[in-house]
Amino acid sequence: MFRVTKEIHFCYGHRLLNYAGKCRHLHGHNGKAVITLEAAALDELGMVVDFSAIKRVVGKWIDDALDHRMLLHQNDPIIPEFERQGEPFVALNANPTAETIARLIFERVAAQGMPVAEVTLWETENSFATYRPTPGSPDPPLTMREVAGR
Ligand SMILES: Nc1nc2c(c(=O)[nH]1)N=C([C@H](O)[C@H](O)COP(=O)(O)OP(=O)(O)OP(=O)(O)O)CN2
Repeated sequence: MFRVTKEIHFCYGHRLLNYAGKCRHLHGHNGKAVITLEAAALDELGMVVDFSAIKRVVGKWIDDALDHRMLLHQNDPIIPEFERQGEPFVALNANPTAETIARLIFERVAAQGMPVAEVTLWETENSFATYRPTPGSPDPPLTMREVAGR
């Protein structure tokens, strides 16, 4: 088995709903997504997937959809104010934790047809979460609504 890993840096804001600590307040992170792809055999170039292709496909999506965005729970009461002010945001049907963001990126990479094994999201220099699906035990659907703002 071969594995390749690409790191993609991006900034995001969020807050956690129903959370007792400081992360219940709006705040931001310089995050890092660590995307690992795997394959039993290499392609004709001797690669799992070209690092450049990962950057082009996944990096572009992260740049367009997540970078400099507020990632919010869809029930976050701040959403009407963001809409009123024309601020862009992303609404998820789950708390925007590092675990959820890792899964969001994993599912996007998988949807692009890439052989993703796992995604780790570094939220701070000291805290990270990793997602990989449990075989035969699907997670409840994770939905994402992007609001572009004006
Ligand atoms: N399992 C999780 N726990 C926490 C998450 C998370 O996404 N998954 N998120 C938060 C906060 O959003 C935020 O990351 C703050 O975390 P915390 O470690 O408390 O923040 P620090 O600034 O103290 O981080 P250091 O890097 O250790 O300085 C909370 N928990």
